[in-house]
Amino acid sequence: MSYFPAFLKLENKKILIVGGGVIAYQKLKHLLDFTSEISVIALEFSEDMQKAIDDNGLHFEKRGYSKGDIEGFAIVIVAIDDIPLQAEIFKDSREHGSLCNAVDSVEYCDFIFPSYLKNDDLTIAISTSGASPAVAKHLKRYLQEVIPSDISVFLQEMRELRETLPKGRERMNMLDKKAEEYIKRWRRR
Ligand SMILES: C[C@@]1(CC(=O)O)c2cc3[nH]c(cc4nc(cc5[nH]c(cc(n2)[C@H]1CCC(=O)O)[C@@](C)(CC(=O)O)[C@@H]5CCC(=O)O)C(CC(=O)O)=C4CCC(=O)O)c(CCC(=O)O)c3CC(=O)O
Ligand SMILES: NC(=O)C1=CN([C@@H]2O[C@H](COP(=O)(O)OP(=O)(O)OC[C@H]3O[C@@H](n4cnc5c(N)ncnc54)[C@H](O)[C@@H]3O)[C@@H](O)[C@H]2O)C=CC1
Repeated sequence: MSYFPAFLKLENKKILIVGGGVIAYQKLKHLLDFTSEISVIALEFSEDMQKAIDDNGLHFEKRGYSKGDIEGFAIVIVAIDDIPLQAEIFKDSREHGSLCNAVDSVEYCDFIFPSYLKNDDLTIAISTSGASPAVAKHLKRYLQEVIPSDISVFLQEMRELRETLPKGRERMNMLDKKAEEYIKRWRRR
């Protein structure tokens, strides 16, 4: 099964993370690059997790998950080591129309976390459709090395051109040519 790649706007979308261990922290760190509308429920929180919660002023509750906790959350991340409870939370997410990501079970995922790199306006996300998260991570590291660090400056220049020049064929051709030349210069470096 492959997944449709899309970039979600998280504004006004509340996210619930269930779990406070190693993997919950990994997912939280990634989410914090994009939003802080995040609440966390877990029986126990690791030190890293508690620090990230405090540093970002996130709402948290130290207790077990109970049915209905999902209400009002657009997205739920299930990062617990309890497979039957993962299935239950997935079922709750069907009732509440929330998108579910269960870190242990692809069958309970409406979406999966990609490996990604972010450099201002540039975001590159990589998925292996669950085949090998390790390959996704190492491919990202390789891309981090080969993508020029000045790409965000070039993107800013392109954004300004798009905002100042009138729409139309002439602008389209000019922007396309500039983009093509930038990539060619990079490949010659
Ligand atoms: C399906 C998915 C669901 C989801 O989590 O959304 C999922 C599931 C599982 N991961 C497992 C293992 C590992 N995951 C990582 C790392 C990452 N995992 C991420 C995503 C995803 N992991 C989604 C698919 C993404 C895709 O491939 O398209 C990344 C990319 C993004 C992120 O986590 O934010 C992040 C790299 C971040 C970065 O640095 O860029 C490593 C390596 C490491 O930790 O260094 C290992 C060990 C090596 C290995 O197994 O490959 C296990 C087995 C657990 C076990 O064996 O007990 C399961 C469950 C299963 O497969 O059943
Ligand atoms: N998707 C991924 O990238 C990966 C997923 N995993 C899987 O992720 C799962 C979690 O792993 P870790 O974070 O390392 O485990 P962990 O033991 O560090 O954390 C588990 C967390 O779940 C919480 N929890 C357990 N039952 C709960 C309940 N009823 N209500 C609320 N919270 C509850 C615990 O308090 C703890 O905070 C494991 O099953 C593991 O196989 C592991 C590696 C990578």
